[in-house]
Amino acid sequence: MTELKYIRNFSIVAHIDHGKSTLADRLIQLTGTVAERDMKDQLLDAMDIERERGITIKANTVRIEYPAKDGHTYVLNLIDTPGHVDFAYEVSRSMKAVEGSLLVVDASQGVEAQTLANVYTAIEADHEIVPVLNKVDLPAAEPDRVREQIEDVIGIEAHDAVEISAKTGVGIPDVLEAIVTRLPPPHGGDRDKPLKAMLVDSKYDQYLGVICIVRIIDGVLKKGDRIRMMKTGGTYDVDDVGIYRPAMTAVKELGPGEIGYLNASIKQVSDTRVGDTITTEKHPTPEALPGFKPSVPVVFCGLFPVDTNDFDDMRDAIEKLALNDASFTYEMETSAALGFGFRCGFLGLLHLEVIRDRLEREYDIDLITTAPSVIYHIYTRDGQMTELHNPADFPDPGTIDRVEEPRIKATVLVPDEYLGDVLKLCQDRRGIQLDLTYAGTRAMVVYDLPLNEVVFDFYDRLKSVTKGYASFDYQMIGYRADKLVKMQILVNDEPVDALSMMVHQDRVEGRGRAMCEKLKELIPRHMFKIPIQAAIGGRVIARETLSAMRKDVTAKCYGGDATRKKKLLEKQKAGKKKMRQFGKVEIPQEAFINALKMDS
Ligand SMILES: Nc1nc2c(ncn2[C@@H]2O[C@H](COP(=O)(O)OP(=O)(O)OP(=O)(O)O)[C@@H](O)[C@H]2O)c(=O)[nH]1
Repeated sequence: MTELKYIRNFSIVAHIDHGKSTLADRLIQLTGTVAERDMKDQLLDAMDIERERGITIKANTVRIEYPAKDGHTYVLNLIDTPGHVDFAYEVSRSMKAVEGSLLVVDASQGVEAQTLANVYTAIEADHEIVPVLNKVDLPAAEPDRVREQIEDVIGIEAHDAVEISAKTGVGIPDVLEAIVTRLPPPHGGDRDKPLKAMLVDSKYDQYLGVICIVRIIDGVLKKGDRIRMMKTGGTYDVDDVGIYRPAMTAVKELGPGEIGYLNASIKQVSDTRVGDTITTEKHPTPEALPGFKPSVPVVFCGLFPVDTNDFDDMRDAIEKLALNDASFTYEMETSAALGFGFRCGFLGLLHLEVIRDRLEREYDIDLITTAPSVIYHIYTRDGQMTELHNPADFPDPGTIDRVEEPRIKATVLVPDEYLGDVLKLCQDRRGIQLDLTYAGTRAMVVYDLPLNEVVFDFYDRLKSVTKGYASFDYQMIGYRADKLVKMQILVNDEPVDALSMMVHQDRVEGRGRAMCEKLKELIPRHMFKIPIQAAIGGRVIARETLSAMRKDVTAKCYGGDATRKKKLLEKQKAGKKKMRQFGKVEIPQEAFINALKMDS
């Protein structure tokens, strides 16, 4: 039990890649929280995929002990937050559990779109903020310019920003000292009051069941307590309480201001509502904390096993993943072309990719991903509204009054030499410009864009037209009606539902032609001619023909070498596994996603 004045709870906010995880590693290392030999890079990024992609997905927490210059040892609780836009909800969630933030800005890059988005979330949560300029070891670092930029663009004091290199370790002791001297201790907190704790996050552990990360506001949480979740009403006996250092370490109790975990044999993550208030059955607190907004999926797609025999394994895998990730939704779906699969909802495209990768990699299932789609609101002439999650279910156009689509407010920060390309990209995606301002040589553009035009490949395009210099952030702003129709793709005269998509009426021809041309490249030749068509209702708007060819990979083996021939045939068979049969045509898995990537 630590006195409140010796506790500091904080998070690190940054744009992606500005060095948040590396800084967290250094703080842990310098305070000897982990023995030197156990130190791996990016300790907090536990999952393999996080490690490989270098991104942080799940918020994590760690407790550090720091003997400060004033002679006292402080307990520092760090909540690590994800940096990517899809996971913005997690950022705002964990912010509410701490009192301060380190704002990390890469001194060679400066302020980016997510720097702004994340620091505003911190400001909204009433955080004290310490700016940290990272990567000062790089020759391109310009700490003075970035300091000015922080003041101009964000509007916070930055003259005493700490200059560091999380890579070499320079300046890390100054960061620790700044945490202690410039961030406030937990506000209030009374040990003698009934337990009031915030459920900050929860995750599923194969052996322990659900683990809850909690921040104690008042009272004390101990092993053996019978707790109640005030919103869901569930009651549980606490088996264990502890802290992450970063390994799980049991402690006798958690007191006011402290952050740690509890384990109470809770079966599913969905039984724990993040933002819920935890209290005890015996002496409940009279008032709950204001809860957090639940996260809602915004992008949907179908996931089907390439091999229909994998369906049961896939269901198991999806159920397990959902246990661990309450923001991911799924329901069973059947498709004439693809058989049994699932319609899944995600927070964004990155979230979709992460889940798909995990299914393929951790559970070894080859998947077909259908066109990602947003949720459309379909108003029929009789005044009813239905949500359309899957373009394949689009109703008879004769019954429809109007179709509304979700729109976003997108903020892009970009060096002004690329501004023209960014404006063109946003314009091509049916964007409406809302604002354009300059901060030094960087422009900040704000657009109102249809989410549908962003889900496929907007980030990729933005990165490529700006050579990686643009940054991007968005928020949903609501629904608006537009002229939207369903475009179908027919391969060898068979409609392929998985390639159906919603398109703006003014763009159907261009989009249809591009799809047919792409598919012509992506579908291998067969022994017969294959027409590829795009159609709206019964009207064909574009058509390509894939000419016939006999594909015989063994032809070049001059007959003699039998092992080589066998190897080639095996290779061809393996290649086939990733294909699906549509009527008489085999379509490779990549075609489903690649066909949807647009060139502008
Ligand atoms: N030269 C230099 N590189 C650094 C420094 N700090 C971090 N990096 C590198 O910058 C890259 C991004 O660092 P991360 O710590 O993964 O960035 P992050 O902000 O945690 O990224 P997410 O977790 O994906 O949000 C990595 O390749 C680091 O090695 C630094 O001080 N100097």
